[in-house]
Amino acid sequence: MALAAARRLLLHAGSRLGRREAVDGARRFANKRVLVETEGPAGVAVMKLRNPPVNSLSLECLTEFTISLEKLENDKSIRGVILTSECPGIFSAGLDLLEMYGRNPAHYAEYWKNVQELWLRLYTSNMILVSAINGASPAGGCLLALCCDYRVMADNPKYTIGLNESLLGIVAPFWFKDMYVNTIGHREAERALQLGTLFSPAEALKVGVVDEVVPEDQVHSKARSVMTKWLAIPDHSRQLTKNMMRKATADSLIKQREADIQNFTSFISKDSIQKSLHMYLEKLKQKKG
Ligand SMILES: CCCCC/C=C\C/C=C\CC/C=C/CC(=O)SCCNC(=O)CCNC(=O)[C@H](O)C(C)(C)COP(=O)(O)OP(=O)(O)OC[C@H]1O[C@@H](n2cnc3c(N)ncnc32)[C@H](O)[C@@H]1OP(=O)(O)O
Repeated sequence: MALAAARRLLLHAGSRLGRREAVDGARRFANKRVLVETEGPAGVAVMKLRNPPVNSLSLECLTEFTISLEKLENDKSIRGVILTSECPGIFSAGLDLLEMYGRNPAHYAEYWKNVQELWLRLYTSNMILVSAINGASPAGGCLLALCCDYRVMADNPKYTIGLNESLLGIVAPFWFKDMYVNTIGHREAERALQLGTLFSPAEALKVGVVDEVVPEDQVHSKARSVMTKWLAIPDHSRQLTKNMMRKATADSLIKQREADIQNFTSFISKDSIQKSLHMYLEKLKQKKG
């Protein structure tokens, strides 16, 4: 209930801000953790995640992300979105581990429902989505990129991308797996999921996790030029084609959303899984020295 009220408030506040900040045909609206600007080619919005330090997808961040997407989807003048990050060196650290550790089952269920919601919106969006991956992109960060129609990644070997859940002692749910298989094929996905592989940009390009790798200072301009190419395709034929390619994968979650929430909640609540997450969080802390 509280979340629904927050959502209404944010939608309202966002539209007021959107009007107030209109300058020279460029518009922007912002929630705390997501900034949306319309600039560059007509009909294109740039959506920047800004949840420092690592753009982890906390419940608040997921909610703001979903709302921003909903607003863009409802704006008929917007045909494409470039998804990127405002946090230096990080695209997104994925799902927020603190939402999945040391909480109660009701919280896990609420969190997972919002993860599902964002994924369904992104994956089935009618808009053209291009990701400009300007930093590390593990697990849920990779998931965001995989939802896009085209992925451009910065050529910096420090940045890695992949579904690394198994390294955390957790398991990617079937819909993460399905999208990985759709993108890189069964054999590569099977290997990468079991090993929790985090690919360098060059490896990610080779296996097909990303479509293009460019020098870091060209990620945004390349994403824009890719967008221009995609905008040249009539919306109706592109959208019907996208729907034909993605519907079965989305439907398999839609058919069992409740069961998937139950599975997640009981899995993540297990002592052994909580212990694994604790160890992983400790490892992240120790890394700092
Ligand atoms: C058969 C039964 C099956 C049932 C299955 C049912 C359901 C499925 C069950 C579970 C699936 C759940 C799916 C999860 C997907 C995910 O996304 S999990 C998250 C995975 N993310 C990661 O592994 C990334 C971890 N982070 C990093 O590697 C690094 O932080 C970084 C992103 C590369 C950045 O490095 P950098 O050196 O710049 O920063 P720090 O490491 O110092 O981090 C700064 C600060 O941020 C904290 N932090 C980092 N990542 C996260 C995160 N994902 N969530 C929350 N907090 C994070 C880090 O701990 C530091 O905190 P501080 O010490 O307090 O400053």
